[in-house]
Amino acid sequence: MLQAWSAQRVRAAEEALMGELADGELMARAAEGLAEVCRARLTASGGSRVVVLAGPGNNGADALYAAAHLADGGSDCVALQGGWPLAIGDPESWLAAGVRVVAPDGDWVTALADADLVIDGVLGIGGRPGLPDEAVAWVDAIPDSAYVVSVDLPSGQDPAGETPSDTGVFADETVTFGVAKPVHLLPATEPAVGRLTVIDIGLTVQGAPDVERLDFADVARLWPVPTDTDDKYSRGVLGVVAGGEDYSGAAVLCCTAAVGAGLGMLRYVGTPTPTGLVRSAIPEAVHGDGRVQAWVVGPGLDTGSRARGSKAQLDVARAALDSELPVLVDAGGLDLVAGRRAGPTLLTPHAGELARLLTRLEDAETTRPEVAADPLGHARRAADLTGATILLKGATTLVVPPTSAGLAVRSQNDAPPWLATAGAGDVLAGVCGALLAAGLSPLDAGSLGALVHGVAADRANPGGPVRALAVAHGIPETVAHLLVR
Ligand SMILES: NC(=O)C1=CN([C@@H]2O[C@H](COP(=O)(O)OP(=O)(O)OC[C@H]3O[C@@H](n4cnc5c(N)ncnc54)[C@H](OP(=O)(O)O)[C@@H]3O)[C@@H](O)[C@H]2O)[C@@H](O)CC1
Ligand SMILES: Nc1ncnc2c1ncn2[C@@H]1O[C@H](COP(=O)(O)OP(=O)(O)O)[C@@H](O)[C@H]1O
Ligand SMILES: [K+]
Repeated sequence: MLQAWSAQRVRAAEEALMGELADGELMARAAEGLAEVCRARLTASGGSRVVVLAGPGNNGADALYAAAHLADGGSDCVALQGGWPLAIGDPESWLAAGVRVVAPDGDWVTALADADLVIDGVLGIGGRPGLPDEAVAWVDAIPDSAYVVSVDLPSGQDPAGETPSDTGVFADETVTFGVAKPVHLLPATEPAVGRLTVIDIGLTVQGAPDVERLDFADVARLWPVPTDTDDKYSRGVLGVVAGGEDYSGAAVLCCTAAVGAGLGMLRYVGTPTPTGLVRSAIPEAVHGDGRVQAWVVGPGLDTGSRARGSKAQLDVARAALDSELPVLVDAGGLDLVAGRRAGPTLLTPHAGELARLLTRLEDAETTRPEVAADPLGHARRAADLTGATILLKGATTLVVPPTSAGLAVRSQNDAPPWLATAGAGDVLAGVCGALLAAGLSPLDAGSLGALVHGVAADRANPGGPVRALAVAHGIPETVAHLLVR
């Protein structure tokens, strides 16, 4: 599991560690690790010209010390200086190693145009939103051919990872120190991070992390694997209330994924058309209301429908929400969420559905762009309003428990962009629902489900287009693959 701590908590840990070490030792470790990564990338590309974007703080000093190592090793290193002194650390040592400093009025344009590798040391965890003017011009002038390594985080991006910025650096790789920070894992800023490399500098942070990301080893740790003593009921029965006369296919996608994830048994509750489809696609499904360990309510559900069978289906959906059982609520089912319910609850909106849910619950408009501008803040607001865990779907999927639970937010980024296709959400609901039925918490079910769903999308057709049904069919093989790794 990859874990991230806030900048504030990293600083506290850093100060404690610095108290035990010689002056400058921590920065020296960071710079050595950074230089090692840059050296490897230069060797791989055959390049040798390095340009440092040197900011006013310790982030700039890290980059300059790393450049001194690279210059020692024979690279051609140039540091661009803005309208601030390069006073942190020991400037004489960089100059002695052969790092050439280009002043703000010097020819930094040519230096950048020739760069094979750019080290972005403008701002780190001490950065306020936005870049200094000089740095805006530098970033605009970075050639596409240069490999951009950001020090600690892409400068100009929000260290807390809450709000996106178009003007910050978008790195090919980010080299961070000790532990990851929220900026590296959260959806608003992760697209700017590129490949993430964490350098060990001997730093550990006490207490629960702020953000976590499950990896493949966590699948083996958390996935409900049946044993000899299990039977279909002990493994978990999932009830699915999904599909209507308009979106009938959602029921097939959700149920296919749910049985593929390894359920003891599936119960399906639908209107006539999707019921017929489920009968032929999933002969193992049992039809109608009955005893279950968890419910999925909502994929393809039309709560306003007057079609035959709709009222009876809606009655089961409402009874599920009124029960104390674990419930996953998706798509149309979100319109039935009225506030807190008694049992464990996982809501799985995309950004538009989250905006609609908040608008209804708060009786004040929230728009989809507002959710996109602060995904974590809005997911957290919905979690605190409903007491539910919110799984906010997207390229990076967030799973956010209510603040009162005191748990880390999970953030998964396992899917190829090809997964942005109709019906993919119905498949996710089926996988997560199966995990709820097996007894996992909404946080584990949501994050583990998102991981497996994303990997299944990739494995269904690596590097190419996928359709939702192929992802659903690929779930059993993906689970087996992840369990035997
Ligand atoms: N944590 C660790 O374990 C380790 C941390 N290390 C390194 O330390 C880095 C943090 O260093 P840091 O505290 O000096 O902050 P950093 O981001 O360099 O910038 C602060 C300076 O920038 C300025 N400034 C800020 N925003 C601005 C803006 N928008 N536009 C213009 N100016 C702006 C700000 O000005 P002021 O606020 O004073 O006005 C101040 O002068 C960290 O990211 C990592 O690289 C490693 O060396 C060792 C291990
Ligand atoms: N750019 C993207 N990259 C990777 N996965 C994505 C991207 N956009 C969306 N997804 C994933 O695709 C699925 C889409 O779900 P959803 O929007 O509910 O679709 P539908 O309602 O049609 O089933 C979610 O799991 C989401 O996380
Ligand atoms: K940086």
